[in-house]
Amino acid sequence: MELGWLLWGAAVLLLLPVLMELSPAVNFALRIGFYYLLFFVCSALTAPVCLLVNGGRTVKNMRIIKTVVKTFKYFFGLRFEVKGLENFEVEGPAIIVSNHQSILDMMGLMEVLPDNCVQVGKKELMYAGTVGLIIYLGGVIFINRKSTSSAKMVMAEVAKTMATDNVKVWVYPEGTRNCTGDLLPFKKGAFHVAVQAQVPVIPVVYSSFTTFYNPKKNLFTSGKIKVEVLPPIETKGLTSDDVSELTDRCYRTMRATLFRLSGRPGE
Ligand SMILES: CCCCCCCC/C=C\CCCCCCCC(=O)SCCNC(=O)CCNC(=O)[C@H](O)C(C)(C)COP(=O)(O)OP(=O)(O)OC[C@H]1O[C@@H](n2cnc3c(N)ncnc32)[C@H](O)[C@@H]1OP(=O)(O)O
Ligand SMILES: CCCCCCCC/C=C\CCCCCCCC(=O)OC[C@@H](O)COP(=O)(O)O
Repeated sequence: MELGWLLWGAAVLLLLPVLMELSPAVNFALRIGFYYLLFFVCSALTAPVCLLVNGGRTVKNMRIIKTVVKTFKYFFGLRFEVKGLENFEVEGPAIIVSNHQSILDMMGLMEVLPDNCVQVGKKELMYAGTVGLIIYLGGVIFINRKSTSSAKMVMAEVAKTMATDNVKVWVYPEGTRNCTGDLLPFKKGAFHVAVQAQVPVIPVVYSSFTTFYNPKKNLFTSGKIKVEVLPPIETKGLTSDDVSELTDRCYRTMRATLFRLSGRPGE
């Protein structure tokens, strides 16, 4: 019996490199599958720690989550080159906005996440198994993208409480993942919240993943991701009439930075 298992194990070990060589699809599936498995298992192991240490749903759990997720990059040969972290050092709350390319963004998010910062996420994530539990414990704000009115209500609540809770709120204004190397048009919710709460908007840009990650081409290799935290954009004195201009200004700045970081000629 043991001999059988031994032979089977040796065969898999010998075959794996061949399989991975032969088929990018296998390589991609193995790496992404391992990423999901890491999320799933680490969430299950970290949730009890969060409950023990912090007792329940609190942004303080993000410190624990961040410590764990920051180790994931080593499994995938990913490196981050970060600039501008000092721009997070604003007095009090702020709205942070960044581009969103893939579920790999969670590593980039945790690489630079400032203290006391929660994220806005689609409510479907609450049901993502153990990951749903851990992000709930971390204080993630869930919105229903399909119902603008309910999403607006949640965001209005955020604008009210972020000052008293002294939390920063991280929003992906594209509203969905987009791995094209460009930016989708920005949703305005993050900017309405910033103006309602009269807090600065801090743009964060991640260079394009297209050189090492493209699900359509089964590409997922190691790579370097440049991250730049841009200077805060003040909203003091702005009103909801200024939101469109604020959104456009932020979009243009982030798009120019994305092209610069990704070595793509600006348009
Ligand atoms: C331990 C190890 C384990 C590992 C596991 C741990 C993992 C890591 C841990 C933890 C991190 C987890 C993090 C998860 C992250 C997930 C990310 C996502 O899920 S991205 C999808 C959700 N995000 C969004 O959708 C963006 C925010 N969206 C918005 O802000 C939208 O604006 C929204 C939903 C509020 C409305 O969207 P609309 O599609 O209706 O489009 P619009 O153009 O923005 O709004 C329509 C009209 O409503 C007004 N409006 C929008 N928001 C408003 C507001 N708040 N107040 C007043 N008016 C508003 C606008 O001005 C516009 O009106 P006019 O065109 O100007 O006339
Ligand atoms: C043996 C493996 C078992 C797996 C069982 C399932 C347990 C769930 C495991 C991993 C879930 C990973 C989700 C982590 C959070 C990812 C955040 C994210 O990037 O979500 C996408 C969202 O921004 C936008 O969604 P769309 O682009 O609009 O769509």
